[in-house]
Amino acid sequence: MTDTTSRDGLKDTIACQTRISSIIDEQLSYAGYNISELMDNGASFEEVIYLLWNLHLPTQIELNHFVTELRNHYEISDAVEQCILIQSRRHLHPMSVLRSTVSLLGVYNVHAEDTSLEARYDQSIQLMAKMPTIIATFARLRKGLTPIAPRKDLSFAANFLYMLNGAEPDPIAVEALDKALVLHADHELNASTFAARVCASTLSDIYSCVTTAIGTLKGPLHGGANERVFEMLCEIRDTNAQVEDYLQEKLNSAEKITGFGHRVYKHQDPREKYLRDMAQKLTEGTDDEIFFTLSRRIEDYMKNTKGLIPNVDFYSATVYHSLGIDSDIFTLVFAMSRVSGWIAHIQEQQKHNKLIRPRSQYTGPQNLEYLPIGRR
Ligand SMILES: CC(=O)SCCNC(=O)CCNC(=O)[C@H](O)C(C)(C)COP(=O)(O)OP(=O)(O)OC[C@H]1O[C@@H](n2cnc3c(N)ncnc32)[C@H](O)[C@@H]1OP(=O)(O)O
Ligand SMILES: O=C([O-])CC(=O)C(=O)O
Repeated sequence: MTDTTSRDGLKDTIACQTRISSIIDEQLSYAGYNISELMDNGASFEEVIYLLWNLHLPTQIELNHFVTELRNHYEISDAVEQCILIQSRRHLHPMSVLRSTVSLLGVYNVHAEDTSLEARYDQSIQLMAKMPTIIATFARLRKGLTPIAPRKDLSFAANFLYMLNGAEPDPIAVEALDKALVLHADHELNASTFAARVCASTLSDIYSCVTTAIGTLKGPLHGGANERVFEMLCEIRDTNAQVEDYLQEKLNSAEKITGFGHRVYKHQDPREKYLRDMAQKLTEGTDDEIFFTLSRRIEDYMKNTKGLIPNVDFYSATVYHSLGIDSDIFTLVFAMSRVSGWIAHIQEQQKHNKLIRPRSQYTGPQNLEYLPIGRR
């Protein structure tokens, strides 16, 4: 047996082979396309989903067909909407609502247990297409607002903003969200994707795998960090704290500063510069500019004192806020993008499957004597 326990948290351990995405020399690529190549040439989120699922970019005909398929599945059933309504009245974190509702999609899909290739593709399209509708429906219902039906004439990003706000989306906001979705779509073997692959390796169904992944993304050390970043920005703004004093106090008490540090990137997260630029453009001259200004100061301090870099969750918080998204919905928007990567990984895992079942090193006592209950 190879002992990897010295490498805490499976750090630097290769746990699977993939053709979906890679991080090589701190450069992120999707199926061989560097993220900057996709971003700088304006690849749409729909093209990126297609790329992750097919490992090649679509032709115009393929993209048109794919986009139509997605749009045909934007709607959720009345039964699912009812379940969201019930959950919106309870004090649940929105990620818990998303997790349970995705699970419910499986309950209401009569073909959920069908593992044929066609059924799996249909399940994938349905899951992908319905995530924004679930999120926007929940976000409105919990405020006592009527859900807005999706519009098939709108892109994935535009339709989400439309369903969320009930107004024709601003093209600048649509472009920003589309880019943020592209940047979050996949990321090699991050914790939620690994969790999805472990579940997939038991040959479980796609709803179970995605539910597993959502539960894993929710944690504050992973996707849940973006919400905490915004809480920190608000706390600094509202208490008029000096950024440097605020951070140093936390660091002195060995607290982690959310939005900083990364298991793989040590010099720069290649997605961060795009999100930083977006945050700057979206907030310039608005009341939200303070969040960008504070973020820059936090970034400088963390780099200079700890050598820590902002991760994808740091500037995305300001981007999402300036798009009118509530902070406890940020991680759901992350999930709405990452589900494209999860699905690609689930399919890849099951295509070349081997049960993922590592070993643990037992560190407790052995050969203990069983004492009858009265003698313990
Ligand atoms: C989409 C994503 O999942 S991106 C990550 C989102 N998560 C966060 O932003 C939460 C804050 N960050 C962290 O907790 C960590 O950086 C993680 C979990 C992301 C990565 O953790 P690891 O790879 O285990 O890094 P590790 O903990 O070994 O860090 C190395 C050193 O940097 C320190 N460090 C790492 N991140 C931070 C941070 N955010 N604030 C303060 N110190 C930090 C650690 O304390 C450690 O210091 P030490 O060597 O003196 O003990
Ligand atoms: O890869 C990771 O560990 C976390 C991350 O940045 C992501 O999931 O996008």
